[in-house]
Amino acid sequence: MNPGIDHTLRGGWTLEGGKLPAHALRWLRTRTGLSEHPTPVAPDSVLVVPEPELGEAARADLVAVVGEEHVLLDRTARLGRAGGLSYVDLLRHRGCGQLAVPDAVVLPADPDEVLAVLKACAEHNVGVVPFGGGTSVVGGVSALRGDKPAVIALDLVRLNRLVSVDPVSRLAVLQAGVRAPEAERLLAAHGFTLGHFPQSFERATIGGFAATRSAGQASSGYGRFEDMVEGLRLATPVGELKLGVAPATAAGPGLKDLVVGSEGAFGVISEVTLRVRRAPTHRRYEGVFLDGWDRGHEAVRDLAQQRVLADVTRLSDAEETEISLALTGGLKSQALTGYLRARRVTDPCLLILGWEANSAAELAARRAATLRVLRAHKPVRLGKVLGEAWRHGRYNGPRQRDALLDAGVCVETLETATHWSQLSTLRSAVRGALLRSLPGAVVMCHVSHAYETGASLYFTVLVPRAAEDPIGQWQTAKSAACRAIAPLGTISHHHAVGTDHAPYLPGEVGELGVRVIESVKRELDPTGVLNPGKLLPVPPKG
Ligand SMILES: Cc1cc2nc3c(=O)[nH]c(=O)nc-3n(C[C@H](O)[C@H](O)[C@H](O)COP(=O)(O)OP(=O)(O)OC[C@H]3O[C@@H](n4cnc5c(N)ncnc54)[C@H](O)[C@@H]3O)c2cc1C
Repeated sequence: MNPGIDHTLRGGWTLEGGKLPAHALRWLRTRTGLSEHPTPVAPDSVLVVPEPELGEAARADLVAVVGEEHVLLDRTARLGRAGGLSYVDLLRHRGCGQLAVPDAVVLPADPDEVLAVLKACAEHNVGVVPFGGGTSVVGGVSALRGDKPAVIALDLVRLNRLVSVDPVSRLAVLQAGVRAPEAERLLAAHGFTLGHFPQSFERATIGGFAATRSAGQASSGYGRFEDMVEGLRLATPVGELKLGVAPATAAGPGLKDLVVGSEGAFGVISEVTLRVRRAPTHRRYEGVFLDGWDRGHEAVRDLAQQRVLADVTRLSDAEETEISLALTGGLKSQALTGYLRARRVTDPCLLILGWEANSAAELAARRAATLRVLRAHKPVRLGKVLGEAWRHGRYNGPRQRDALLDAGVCVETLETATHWSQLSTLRSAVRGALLRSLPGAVVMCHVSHAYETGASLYFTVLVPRAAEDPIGQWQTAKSAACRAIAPLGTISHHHAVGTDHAPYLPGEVGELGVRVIESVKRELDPTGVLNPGKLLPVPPKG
């Protein structure tokens, strides 16, 4: 089994929970009017878990494939795979609203068992939710039944092997259930890294990354996860699809791209062949301040278009800069603000730049190229302190979120991307929609994935949680934000579609685009057992 945080832990990121310093809580109370309203994780015993409805014949066939001990019907196992880790999922595990709990958890050992489980489920008309790290924030692992009498969570935790490494071609084959830290550990033994470091790094899996087109914090240097996928194996109820024989191909349309991002609706990814890089020997992370959002995003555009982006390039708007300094800094942040004012930076936007290289010379050359282009945008460079602080705290977000939830805060994120010419319009539209829905909220934004033609926008919202209907409070705001995004950008740059964004997919790819997706699903999953209600809002007609 994978080491690290127990992947069945729901209701929070870690068992220990997070901690907010007293000055951060004071700041939040002043800024948002937050009062004392703690909501600790409810004990699992108060949660409503219906009796499993998996029929005896289906259970017997699943047991025949994976063994008795790998078909789990007990309450704890099922609750541990009931939903993902969005704010709303966490609230549900804290006793608000209703949980969708799978009827059973099935744990196959290898790609052949995955295939056999899918065949058995199709035969018995049982829904299947592929479950990797369970970190979906868009309802991707919600145990919805659709029109099926029962649904299982197909947990890939036992597919935890590095299958092979080809050091000459720089390729590694990893099973789908390998979690990111374990993947890095296995690859490091061969001198390689994947370079995929999303904020969910500690819990998410290789299969989940591929299924959702994930993007890590160092995507400017290492690329998005889809750029790393050379090939894969997809188990479906009608057989196995094996893709990826060459680094590039003109053999028809890209079937690999149909599988990457298919969110468990076309099949279960059992193995992924990945492009790996030599593990870096030299790193440097720095903090730079730019004056105002416009100057900041123009600087990032310039870096992208002149192809000198640092591997990590992350620009916070003034709100996010102010809040991250206030939540971490105390007195030091006041001194910093004074210094920036003296340097005529009135609206400071923090830009984190991180370079990773295999020699001091390579690092120096790449850093110099980035800083040369940046000079035109009048940066105030503050050296390594803020960059290193960011690097050390890069996985703290989810722990902080636990602490904010405990303190009674509605805290959630959402993301999108668009072309440079629309970026500021989109940012204003989403901010406006969120602030109209949640008056008095703190809405912060950053760019963390930049391309020559555009960039992502990632929003974080903090507001006192509504006591009466906390789920409705967020869902109303999220719908308003999605409606603001739809005409200007993509409904998701990296969190995927799941259930939450499914209603917006036709707006993005058109009715014809949806019919293409439906027809692929019908071919690979003729009885519609795979991940009911995800990606496509309603199952396609037979
Ligand atoms: C705190 C937090 C921070 C996050 N930060 C980032 C980030 O920086 N970048 C980013 O891209 N995402 C981020 N996410 C979203 C999430 O981590 C990603 O979507 C991740 O790729 C999901 O991986 P997982 O293994 O947890 O997949 P799961 O959550 O288990 O599944 C996600 C979807 O993929 C399907 N699926 C899972 N495994 C397979 C498989 N083997 N075959 C077929 N389908 C499968 C599931 O059914 C589901 O629809 C974050 C989430 C959280 C909670």
